[in-house]
Amino acid sequence: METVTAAGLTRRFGTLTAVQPLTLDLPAGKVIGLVGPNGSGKSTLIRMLMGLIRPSAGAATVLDEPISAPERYLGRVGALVENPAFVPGLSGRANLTSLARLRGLPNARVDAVLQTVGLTGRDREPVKRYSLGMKQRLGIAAALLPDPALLILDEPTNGLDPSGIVEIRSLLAQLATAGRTVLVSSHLLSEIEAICEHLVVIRFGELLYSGPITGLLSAAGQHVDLRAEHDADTDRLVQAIRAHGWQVTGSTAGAVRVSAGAQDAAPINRAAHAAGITLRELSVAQDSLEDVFLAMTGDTEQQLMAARATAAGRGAL
Ligand SMILES: Nc1ncnc2c1ncn2[C@@H]1O[C@H](COP(=O)(O)OP(=O)(O)OP(=O)(O)O)[C@@H](O)[C@H]1O
Repeated sequence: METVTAAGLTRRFGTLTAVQPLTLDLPAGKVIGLVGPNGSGKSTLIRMLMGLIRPSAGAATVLDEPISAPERYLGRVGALVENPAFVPGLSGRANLTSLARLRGLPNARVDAVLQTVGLTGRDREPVKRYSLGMKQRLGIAAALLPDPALLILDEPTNGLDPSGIVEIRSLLAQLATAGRTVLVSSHLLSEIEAICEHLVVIRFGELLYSGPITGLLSAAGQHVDLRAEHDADTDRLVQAIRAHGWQVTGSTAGAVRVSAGAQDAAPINRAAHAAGITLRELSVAQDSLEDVFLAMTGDTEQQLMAARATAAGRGAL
């Protein structure tokens, strides 16, 4: 069963195409990561799925209903899309209770969601005394009130400190139980890759990948990281490596990353030596998913952003 389907779903803002024609199916009952750098169209996609904005073209369904009729499915969707507005002077519990009452939900849901997000015990304190992480958990609690089949969280870790990120991450991993689908967006893959079974990757409105995370991992190879004794030798090291037919996938002052495996380590060392460069570091590592994406785009994120800014300046998007 699919939770979300999209066919040619597109959204333009003036000359900018924030979401390019997008076709995908998102499976039910999984944690799905929606990943892309800032400005990639994640929020725009989520807002279309929530019926907050209309697509410029194409169609989509959420929980088997068309997004042109959001009233048919929004009762079964919980969302944390913008910073939730809580009354700061009221306790977390009082805020949730009034939200539950507004939506005609039984009070028992308040206890259930407080328990789920781990706020029981702090629930009678005013929200203004909550940390950012606690406020975010309260926002997730509010989204969980209707016991939704689909929970949508737009950048739930944004602005949190590392311990807050860990808290939210472990909470998210528990939320896809009981058949619920969780769609969580982030501009940082590393933040959510551990908890997602399915990944949707968009970059500047374009879908790069939608499928099981395992599919991407199996495409991941190895790389060799090198560091020259002297930073000034970096360019020469890159040339020497390329001259032997290896692909250099990244280089900064002093450090060079080569797409190669363990069997290449000694030959790479010899190639550097032959070019008169002593290495002070040489290590073989498994590609991360981030490496796989960079290989997919063939560009760094900064290069892509610069290209987009230039194109936007020309009004070409
Ligand atoms: N209402 C709007 N009017 C004009 N342009 C918009 C509007 N909303 C979004 N955009 C533009 O659409 C593009 C995609 O924005 P969107 O917020 O969907 O990206 P995002 O991936 O969610 O990024 P972020 O994490 O920064 O929110 C951006 O270039 C943004 O400036």
